[in-house]
Amino acid sequence: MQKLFDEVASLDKRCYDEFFLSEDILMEHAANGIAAYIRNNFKKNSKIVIVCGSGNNGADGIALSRLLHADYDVYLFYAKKPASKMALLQQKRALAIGVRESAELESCDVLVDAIVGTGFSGEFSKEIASIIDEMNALNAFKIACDIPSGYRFLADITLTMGALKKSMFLDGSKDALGDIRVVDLGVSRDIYERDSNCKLLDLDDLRLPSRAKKDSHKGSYGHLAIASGQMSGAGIMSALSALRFGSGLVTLVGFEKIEIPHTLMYSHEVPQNTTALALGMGLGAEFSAQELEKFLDNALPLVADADIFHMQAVLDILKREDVVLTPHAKEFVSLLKRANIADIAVDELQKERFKYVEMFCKKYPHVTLLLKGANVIIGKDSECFVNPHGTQALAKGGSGDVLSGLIASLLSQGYSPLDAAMNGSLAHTKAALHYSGADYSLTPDDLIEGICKL
Ligand SMILES: NC(=O)C1=CN([C@@H]2O[C@H](COP(=O)(O)OP(=O)(O)OC[C@H]3O[C@@H](n4cnc5c(N)ncnc54)[C@H](O)[C@@H]3O)[C@@H](O)[C@H]2O)[C@@H](O)CC1
Ligand SMILES: Nc1ncnc2c1ncn2[C@@H]1O[C@H](COP(=O)(O)OP(=O)(O)O)[C@@H](O)[C@H]1O
Ligand SMILES: [K+]
Repeated sequence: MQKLFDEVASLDKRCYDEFFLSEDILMEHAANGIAAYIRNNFKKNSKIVIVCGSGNNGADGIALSRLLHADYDVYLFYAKKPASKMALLQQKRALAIGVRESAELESCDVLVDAIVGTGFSGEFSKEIASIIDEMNALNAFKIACDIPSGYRFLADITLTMGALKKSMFLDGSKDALGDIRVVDLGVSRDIYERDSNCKLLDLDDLRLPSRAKKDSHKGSYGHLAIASGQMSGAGIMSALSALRFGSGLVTLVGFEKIEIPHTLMYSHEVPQNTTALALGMGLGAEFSAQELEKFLDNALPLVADADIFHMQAVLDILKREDVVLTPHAKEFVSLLKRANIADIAVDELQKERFKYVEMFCKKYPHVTLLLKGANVIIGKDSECFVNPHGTQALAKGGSGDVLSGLIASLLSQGYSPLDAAMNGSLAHTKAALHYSGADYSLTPDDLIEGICKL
């Protein structure tokens, strides 16, 4: 698992204070990292345009021009004139060896975005915004230096300095980054980084349910009870996912007469030997307050999803010990309001997803929260994990029902809530990645099928 950081300025500072490196040395390594990538991937004399801003991100770009100048056809274009001490020094060095500055954005083979990095604040002026849009329209290979400027530049690859930043894993950043590589800044990444309570999940972290024990029976693998709601298809999809992911028995609990697949069971109450519960998917108005109370009158581990976040009953659920909540952005906003944490719009949440997950987990440290989205954030107490492996193929009704079924299945098989959330989410995204059809065509049934071959 790679570490994620809120900011890296303190990591840079540690390099100066504790490792006796200078800003110049760090910057030379930053520029060298990009130069090495270009040398490895583009033949000599290719045309490289580096678009620079006024700060040290721009300075990285200007240093890069110096490193490539002899072997490539390099031009600097300033979106904003050099202003920081390092940018001015790098400009002096570059001009001294004859690097060319261009007054307009020219077509090229490789386009490097060094307008702004971590120092971006506020909004772009119209002029800079239109420069970035023009850059995006160029038919060149696009490299972002450190981070794509304002996440408006759309990179083919982001060569990020020192360590991964949390802002790179906001949903709104996902289209801008392209591939991601970390460039070392004069010390190896292990030394540069400190501990972090936020980590990026690898697909290889997935720990599948074990069926190693021969002397076992269906009761050995848990019994999941799922509240079957008004939109009964949602509960059925969760239930089929759970069965596929290893639960020994899966029962839908409800009050309507509905058609269910023959592999599932149906009951009006939570069966005796139940080991985990799932509630909320397609719930609608199916359960009365008393019926809900009865369903929850136990200490079983629970996955809570969907409609429950709009109901007062969610506050009782927050009191339980072993619980995983799986809201999407809109549901999380409703939960934050009900829990008296914040009254915000979805847009505000999307800009500060990490902050609000942290606020929630601080107030409810015993609860595991999985915030769905293009990048899934899983929070528990002071820890957080990001699953960036989902794709837009998952953007379809029912994908979330499959996810809650997978997590509930692992809970029923004895995983801790945090392990169930992490592994359920990884299995969900891995199943989507393995799907061989077109991305628009993935259905919940395909996802469930995909669980067979993880
Ligand atoms: N500090 C260090 O030791 C290192 C810094 N490095 C580079 O330095 C960058 C950070 O440098 P800075 O802290 O100077 O910040 P940036 O260069 O990312 O951004 C600040 C500059 O951008 C301008 N700016 C901010 N918001 C703007 C907006 N809305 N529109 C237009 N211009 C805007 C500011 O006027 C300022 O000049 C990193 O992203 C990285 O690329 C690397 O060289 C590695 C080492
Ligand atoms: N663009 C996307 N990229 C990655 N994952 C996505 C994307 N869109 C949706 N997902 C995932 O698909 C699931 C959708 O869940 P949800 O919105 O609750 O759907 P539903 O309620 O219809 O089942 C979540 O796990 C979410 O993270
Ligand atoms: K940049």
